[in-house]
Amino acid sequence: MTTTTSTTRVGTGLSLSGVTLTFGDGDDQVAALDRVDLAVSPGELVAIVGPSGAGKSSLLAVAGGLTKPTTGSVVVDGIELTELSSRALATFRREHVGFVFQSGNLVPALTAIDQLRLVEKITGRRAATPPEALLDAVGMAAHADRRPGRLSGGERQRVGIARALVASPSVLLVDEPTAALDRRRSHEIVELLARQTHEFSVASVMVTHDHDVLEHCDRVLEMVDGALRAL
Ligand SMILES: Nc1ncnc2c1ncn2[C@@H]1O[C@H](COP(=O)(O)OP(=O)(O)OP(=O)(O)O)[C@@H](O)[C@H]1O
Repeated sequence: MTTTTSTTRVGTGLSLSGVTLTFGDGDDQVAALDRVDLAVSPGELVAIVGPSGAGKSSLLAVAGGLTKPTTGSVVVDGIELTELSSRALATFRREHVGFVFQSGNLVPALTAIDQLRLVEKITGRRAATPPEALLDAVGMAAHADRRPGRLSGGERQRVGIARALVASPSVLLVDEPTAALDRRRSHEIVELLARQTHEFSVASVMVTHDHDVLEHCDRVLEMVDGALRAL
């Protein structure tokens, strides 16, 4: 039997200062991120828009400790990510960061509820809000026993959001959550993200091309050539 402990974390949000991410060298050098400063408070949903290649995915990767910036500081819950080893970063991500990807990225063989229970098993931690309650919160309680193949795109995305919240993350990083959805479902998903962000006091950053859903976000920033500015 796996021993699990239940914890509720009070996060202090996400802060990036002077973050630069450079790929290549010499004439081929690309600054994917150019002196980015960004502070996201617990309970705040920030949207990042901008053209293709502007650096939006790079920003999420650096904010979530998946990629080390070339220069600058990334702090989550008072922890400076740039000083952590790869191993410590992996643990940090499991405990502090929730990721939501375009298609939900669910495990095909698992039912909706088991997608969430798997996270508890991996982290060895019981969710502060039980998986059943999280599925209910995203309107998926009735489909708890369905596998992804029998869910619509919007439903998969809902399960993906619930799963990202299992570990009580301080930071939620969301990449194009509405890319595969029609207009109505897109609004529902981003409204849901905003609600969960506020309810669970998560510092959330969502990258999107969908200007239609920005009304649900607390703040909108634009990324152009690796630099962030208010829209
Ligand atoms: N591993 C890499 N090696 C070299 N260049 C890279 C790498 N990853 C990203 N880049 C470059 O960094 C810049 C920013 O890329 P990024 O994927 O962050 O943009 P994006 O805004 O997310 O784009 P999209 O909206 O198309 O997903 C681009 O010029 C891209 O070509």
